[in-house]
Amino acid sequence: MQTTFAIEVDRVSKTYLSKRDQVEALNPVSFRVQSGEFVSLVGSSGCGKSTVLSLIAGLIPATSGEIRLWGERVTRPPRGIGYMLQQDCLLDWRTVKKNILLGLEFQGLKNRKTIAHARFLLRELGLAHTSEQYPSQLSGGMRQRVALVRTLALQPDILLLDEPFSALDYQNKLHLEELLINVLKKRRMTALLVTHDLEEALACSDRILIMGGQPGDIRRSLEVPEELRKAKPLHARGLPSFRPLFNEIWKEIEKP
Ligand SMILES: Nc1ncnc2c1ncn2[C@@H]1O[C@H](COP(=O)(O)OP(=O)(O)OP(=O)(O)O)[C@@H](O)[C@H]1O
Repeated sequence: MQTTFAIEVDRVSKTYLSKRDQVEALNPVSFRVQSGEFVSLVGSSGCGKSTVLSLIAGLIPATSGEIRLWGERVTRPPRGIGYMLQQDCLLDWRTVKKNILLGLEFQGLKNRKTIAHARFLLRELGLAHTSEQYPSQLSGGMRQRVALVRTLALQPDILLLDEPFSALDYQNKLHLEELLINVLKKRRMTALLVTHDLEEALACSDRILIMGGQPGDIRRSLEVPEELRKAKPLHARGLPSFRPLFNEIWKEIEKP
């Protein structure tokens, strides 16, 4: 039987064109992500990690090649995708509750059922008491949790995460990593995470794609061993296989 992958990136290249010049951002890259898999994209600055996410989200067109989600070719922003960035992008004049409902309003999905689900997520992520507060009254970690709830309220099948926790302190980062993994596993969601933090990639994902070069391409795909995948992010960092793998990825990224 043929497997339908959640994400298929098939010989995709990207050249950004402007009036004055052109930037070759991606050599043709190909990779696939299985349904329910959590894959991290790591690599040196400028190798095209965010470009890959924008292409998958249908925000920019590929120069060549094809992207398919559940077998369907991406030609514009598809439904069923959640996109979370480093900036929480919360609107300061709306309460937490109203910020969370914003995505549902935009997509015409706001109804009694989806509102109840958003309220459930607020409780699940420990934010119920903040629902009538404004973003300025929250800590950085809480704001990012609100952004996560807003994304999850759309009940996406695929979550695209571009450095979502990079502005957080270590403790908040670990806490959110754990929340995220629990939510993903519970809902069997597929996730693609761009991160500069190799520890985060190793502690959270099932597989790591190492990118490099400019224009960038994929140098290696590395399965995260089961002992790390089963552990909580904090504990994974202390396991015997963690450091050697960290060093191996680091060396690969450092290669010219
Ligand atoms: N809108 C754009 N117009 C022109 N060039 C762009 C645009 N966006 C990205 N680039 C260029 O494409 C290349 C890849 O950028 P991209 O942001 O995808 O890399 P990245 O690996 O995510 O980088 P970082 O880790 O620093 O965030 C870079 O050379 C960048 O300058």
